[in-house]
Amino acid sequence: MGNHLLKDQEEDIISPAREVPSPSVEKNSKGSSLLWNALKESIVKLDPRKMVKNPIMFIVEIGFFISFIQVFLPQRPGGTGTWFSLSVALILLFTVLFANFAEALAEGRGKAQAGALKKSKQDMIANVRMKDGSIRHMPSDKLKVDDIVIVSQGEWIPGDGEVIKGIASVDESAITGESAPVMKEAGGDFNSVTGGTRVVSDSITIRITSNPGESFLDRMISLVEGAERQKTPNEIALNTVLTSLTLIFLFVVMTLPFFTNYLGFQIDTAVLIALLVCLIPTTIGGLLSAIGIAGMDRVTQFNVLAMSGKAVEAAGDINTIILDKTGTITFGNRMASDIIPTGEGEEELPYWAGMSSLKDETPEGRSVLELLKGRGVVIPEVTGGTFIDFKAETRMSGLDLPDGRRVRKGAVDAVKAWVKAQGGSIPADLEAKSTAIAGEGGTPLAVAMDDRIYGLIYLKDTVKPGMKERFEQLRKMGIKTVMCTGDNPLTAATIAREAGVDEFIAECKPEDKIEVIRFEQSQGKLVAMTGDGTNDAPALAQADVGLAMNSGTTAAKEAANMVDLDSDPTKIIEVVSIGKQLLMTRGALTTFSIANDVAKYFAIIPAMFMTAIPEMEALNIMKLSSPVTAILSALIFNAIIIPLLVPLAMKGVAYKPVRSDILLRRNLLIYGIGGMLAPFAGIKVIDLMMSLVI
Ligand SMILES: Nc1ncnc2c1ncn2[C@@H]1O[C@H](COP(=O)(O)OP(=O)(O)OP(=O)(O)O)[C@@H](O)[C@H]1O
Ligand SMILES: [K+]
Ligand SMILES: [Mg+2]
Repeated sequence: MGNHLLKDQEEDIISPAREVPSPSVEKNSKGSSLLWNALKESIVKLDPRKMVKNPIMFIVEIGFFISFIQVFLPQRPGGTGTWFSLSVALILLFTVLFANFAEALAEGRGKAQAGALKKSKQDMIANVRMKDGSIRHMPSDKLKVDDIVIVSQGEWIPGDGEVIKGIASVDESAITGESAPVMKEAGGDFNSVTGGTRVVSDSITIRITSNPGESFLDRMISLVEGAERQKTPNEIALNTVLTSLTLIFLFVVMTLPFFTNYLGFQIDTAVLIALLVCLIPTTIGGLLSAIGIAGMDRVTQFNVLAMSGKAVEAAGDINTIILDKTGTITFGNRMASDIIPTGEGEEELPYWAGMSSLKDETPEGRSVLELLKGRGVVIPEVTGGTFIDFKAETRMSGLDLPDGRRVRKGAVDAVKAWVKAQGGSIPADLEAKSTAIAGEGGTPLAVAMDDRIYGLIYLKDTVKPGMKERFEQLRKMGIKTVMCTGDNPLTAATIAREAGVDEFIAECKPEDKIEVIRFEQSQGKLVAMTGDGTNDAPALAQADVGLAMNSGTTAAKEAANMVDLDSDPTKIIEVVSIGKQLLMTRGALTTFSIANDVAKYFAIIPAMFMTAIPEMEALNIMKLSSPVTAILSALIFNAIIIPLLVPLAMKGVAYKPVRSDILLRRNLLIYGIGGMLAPFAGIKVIDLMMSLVI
């Protein structure tokens, strides 16, 4: 009976009608609800316990409270009066609301996305294989590390894991948004599966690798939701500077009454508050967190998951990028295109080439069998014996036959060393023939049986189109590219030249990549690298920005601080651009904000003193209509500049790949001078409008 219930649920869960939520948020239909939610959020965020985390805006909020209280206090004869205090209070309230709105809007997209992801996390029933071999149905949230589950066609994968048996195509669109199914198979770099994805054909046995609440989907949800968002070191540093500046202004403004009292006139509290708010960097204070959130969000929209804002910022400061050759710079579908005998190997080469690839499940291995099949070569099945998997460390693969004979194919130097170790000799024409292949950018694989080399397999690969232009862009940004490949130096050199990378390292073992990264870091450089294999994991962890492919192994994904859901290694280039744009946006708006405040000073200071010291009129260079309108205009401008800059904060400033010092100069010019001039125009216009009304 109970079992029956489970069965029903199970059918319900795997019904194909279930809508697959896509992580990419629909643009327009959700647009208005995003705005509406942000508006509501900006009021919720007024809670002083929340506001205190943003000291600049907290001071503005306190300013609001004090000036609001002023409204109900007896007014000083000849002072600015009740209406002025009320106006100041209202403008300050809006200033805070605008800042909250900016942050809420930036957070909104992630929240909507998290909502969509949560849908794909709903409870599933897992078919758990017990120790005695029986199958038990269990809710997915009870699964623990090392549980073994079986997932068949049409069923949802109940948790993160590694395929330990079978091969299946899996629809990962719930996570990646990409509808084409991907192959997952036991062994190798494509064995990791993610909970919440669906098996569309065949059946696989999975070993669960994450405990409840710690899955990739869980992490992804809390990331896009911003629950885990921590301020980055850069952001904290900037915040500290801005807060210090604010405290200095607070001190200056609070001591001002002592001087004016001495001079024999009084300034109203509301005026002092207005002055303070105009001077402190409210614009950047209001937009800072929105800029950070939006930067991470841009990365997410690009289908890259950044584990921290720090990773995105680090991407913006990268000096060196380590890329591998096969699959990153080249298409990576390295296909056997020819076999070339060496020495006396003519007759036997096809047979041994086939034998060495019989159980080689890599694309290279399969392509050798394809080539031979096309040429009518028949390779007999072998029972017994030991298959030698390809390993990046040995750079060989092959087969130990039941009769004791051993067949290998692999990188030419590796096979040469293997043959020599058995006392064999190297065919005289091997060198010239492998050099010829490498000179064309191909990869030569030598084929050997015991102590004899029979010839070469020509693996062809092509450089992806547009690589030269991409590397050229990186060079303009001042970023060095280093290609690390397991391939031989000549092939590496040819591909490096064709693709236009700055440097290359050939015959690179996985541990060499770490060395390269450490070396660059020891020179004070920030290094990015992409990878997907378990053997890339240490290097991904060592790099300042490690971008793992979603198709890659769990180890790689856990070591990296970014995961590309589309598994496109060249995306590191865009991630760098987004990081740079984030840093630039923050810099530009900080410059703008501070320049702005300096300009406001000229509007508000003369106005403050004009009533008491008529000679101050000379300083009223902006010819504002009255002291009251001057102060209020400055304050209104100070408030509305925040929402006006929200689009820029969210979208980021325009970015072109040029050297950072040139960019810096240009931005200082635009945002510094722009920031100085904007308030003059803005305040003048608001003052004119007010003088018409009042
Ligand atoms: N299936 C295979 N069997 C035998 N040898 C192989 C096989 N695949 C590759 N090799 C050899 O091992 C070398 C290293 O392979 P590996 O995949 O680690 O590096 P790579 O693909 O050449 O370079 P990259 O690091 O750029 O991906 C290859 O250059 C090739 O000579
Ligand atoms: K300000
Ligand atoms: Mg490789």
